[in-house]
Amino acid sequence: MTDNAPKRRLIRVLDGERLERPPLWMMRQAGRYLPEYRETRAKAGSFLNLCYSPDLATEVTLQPIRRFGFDGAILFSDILVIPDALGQRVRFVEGEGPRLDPIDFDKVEDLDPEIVLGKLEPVLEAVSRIRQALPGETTLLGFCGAPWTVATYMVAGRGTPDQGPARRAALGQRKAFTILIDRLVEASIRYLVAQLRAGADAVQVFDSWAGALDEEGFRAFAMEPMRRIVEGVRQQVPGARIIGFPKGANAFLPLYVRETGVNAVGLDWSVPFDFARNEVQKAVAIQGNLDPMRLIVGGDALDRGVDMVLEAFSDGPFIFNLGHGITPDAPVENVERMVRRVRGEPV
Ligand SMILES: Cc1c2[nH]c(c1CCC(=O)O)Cc1[nH]c(c(CCC(=O)O)c1C)Cc1[nH]c(c(CCC(=O)O)c1C)Cc1[nH]c(c(C)c1CCC(=O)O)C2
Repeated sequence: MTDNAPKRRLIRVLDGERLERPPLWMMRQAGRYLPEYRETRAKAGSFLNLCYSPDLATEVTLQPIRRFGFDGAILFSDILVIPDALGQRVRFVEGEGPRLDPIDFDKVEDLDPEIVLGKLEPVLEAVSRIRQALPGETTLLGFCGAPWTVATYMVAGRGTPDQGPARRAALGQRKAFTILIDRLVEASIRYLVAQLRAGADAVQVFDSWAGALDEEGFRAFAMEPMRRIVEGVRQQVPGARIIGFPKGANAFLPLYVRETGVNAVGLDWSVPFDFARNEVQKAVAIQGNLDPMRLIVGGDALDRGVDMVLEAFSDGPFIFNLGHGITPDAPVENVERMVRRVRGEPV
């Protein structure tokens, strides 16, 4: 962007402005609910091959922008490329989700954050290609997983319903687990800085399982690592804009916002509107928080959901989004309906 180009809408909100019509994007906006994604995905072979092919990753990042003109494009990748780049091999099993090599807790000290950028070169190449291909007004968001959420997969070797294996390790093997989190903090800082230098305009850190921790755990393994990531990234990229998404953090949100220094916080749909407006939005921009189920059901349930979110947050800095990722079974027509309603266009 040249110096005299207008500031992008999403960036204005991250800087604390309130816009008449909120900027809009969706978590997991490039994905299986889109026929064009399924087509590119089939060509790629494995899911990680899609993530590591700059051409294909660029193509799927742009697909939802072409269709819906969202204000934000999110880099197409996955939070599990970090363990993969650290040498803990990751596979995605069709219909079952991710599988990781077992982790050896006696060797966590050997995990080397310095090697991740070598392996993630194709992702950084995708970032600069995407930035070049995007319309000037679209914000490019980079991302990574938060250390705690990435650790839940590294420890269990797969997704689990209650993050039991990681919670058990955090309490029972605290020393080794703390080293693992420290290594992930270092790797995340390097990776986010590299994305910002390659052309990302802002970054989001996904802590999808923050809500599984008790207060001590939340402070030690969700909040403090995020504070260090924000500080570490801004040391190298002064003024870097960073969005935190600590899903399930709920009543911890005001503390999280104060302690971490994020520019905005993503809210899931369990956060009450009044609480978020009074305790969170006075300090930082809010992003969220439509229940993705409303996109599946559509009709009146969707319209009411959109209206409630708009009504709740439009008086302050606000980015319209879902409370978590869109699911593969969401009809594209319902996304169109949501987009038109947020923009105040006739349905
Ligand atoms: C926990 C987590 C993961 N990945 C991610 C998270 C944090 C956010 C969240 O909680 O949703 C983040 C993620 N994953 C993906 C993106 C791409 C950008 C976007 O459009 O938002 C982002 C930001 C693509 C993806 N990541 C994955 C897919 C589907 C795989 C495919 O297309 O074959 C996509 C589009 C795979 C994935 N990746 C992960 C799982 C558990 C799975 C399997 C479950 C599933 O299939 O949905 C780990």
